[in-house]
Amino acid sequence: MTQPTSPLQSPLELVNTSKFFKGKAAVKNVSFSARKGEILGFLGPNGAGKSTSLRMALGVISPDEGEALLFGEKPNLVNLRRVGFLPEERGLYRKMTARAIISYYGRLKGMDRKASLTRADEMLTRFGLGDHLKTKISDLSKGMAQKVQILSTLVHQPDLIILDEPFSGLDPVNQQDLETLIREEHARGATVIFSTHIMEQAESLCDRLVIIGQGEKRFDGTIDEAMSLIPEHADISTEGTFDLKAALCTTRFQISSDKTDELGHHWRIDLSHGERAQDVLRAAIEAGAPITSFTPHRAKLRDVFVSLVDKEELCSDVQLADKETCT
Ligand SMILES: Nc1ncnc2c1ncn2[C@@H]1O[C@H](COP(=O)(O)OP(=O)(O)OP(=O)(O)O)[C@@H](O)[C@H]1O
Repeated sequence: MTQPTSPLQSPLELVNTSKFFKGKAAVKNVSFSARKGEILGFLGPNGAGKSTSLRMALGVISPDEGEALLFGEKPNLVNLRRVGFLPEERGLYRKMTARAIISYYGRLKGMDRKASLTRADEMLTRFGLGDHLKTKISDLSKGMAQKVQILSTLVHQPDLIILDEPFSGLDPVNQQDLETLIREEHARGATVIFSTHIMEQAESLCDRLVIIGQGEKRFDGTIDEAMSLIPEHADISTEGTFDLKAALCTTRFQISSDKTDELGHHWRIDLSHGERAQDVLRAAIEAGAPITSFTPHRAKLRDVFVSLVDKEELCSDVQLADKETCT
């Protein structure tokens, strides 16, 4: 079902979109686009406007301002066939069997019955539900039913996959299965966008992130760019009476704190944006420091997320060129 598109055409684009409910903005002037073939994480705290943004992107609701484009056009019956969407609200026909429901979704997206059933059986078997091809949804566990719903989203091998909170409700084994599934879809050439509160999944899966808070975009960039918003620090321990502070005084690195115990002298160096802990290590070695241990501390995505969404007055569109003004 993969259809040719211009390499430059974004599968999904929100342009200055806003949505108001009862006069209150759920999404405020948000713009972002997914690049063809990437895995894009869409992060934000509860109520930030993620589902509203995704619903606008798919034409489920209309933006009050701005526009949403799918493969360069407003959502329509043709381009929506190229999309697989897992909504946040789960729901399947409880009396249908797992294979029948996946096949049904496939046929809604233009597959013929035989092909959709074959694909349903393959997918269910591949993802651990081979013993439940003919089990009714009502007789599956909640997590199993969620897996069936995720597979229903993917049955027609869509060009664009949008998963709203796909990991919630899955146990760690099934989360791992879903990660594998997302990677396989990505390898097939699909563009994947998923929202999540689970930072580890975003960190391990995504090429890029869009983070929103209080309906506004707070960040749009790669994982590395996100990590660089919070500076690293390094801990170095030295033996004897070596004075690392004095040794580094001619370099750009400053000792932030130090202490001595029976194991030696321990130094902490806070780094500026863009400086890497490895560079401090190199400088310390060049200064002849008798190093007994070196520990680089890189920010976790969780720290970056909290720092971005916690700030009341954070600039609404963190451009990486001027990120220092936003941290
Ligand atoms: N149909 C609606 N009617 C009224 N308010 C709504 C509606 N849909 C969303 N909202 C409000 O819009 C805001 C954003 O909601 P949205 O569901 O987009 O957030 P979210 O980021 O997906 O949150 P969560 O992570 O909790 O699912 C919330 O304040 C919510 O109450």
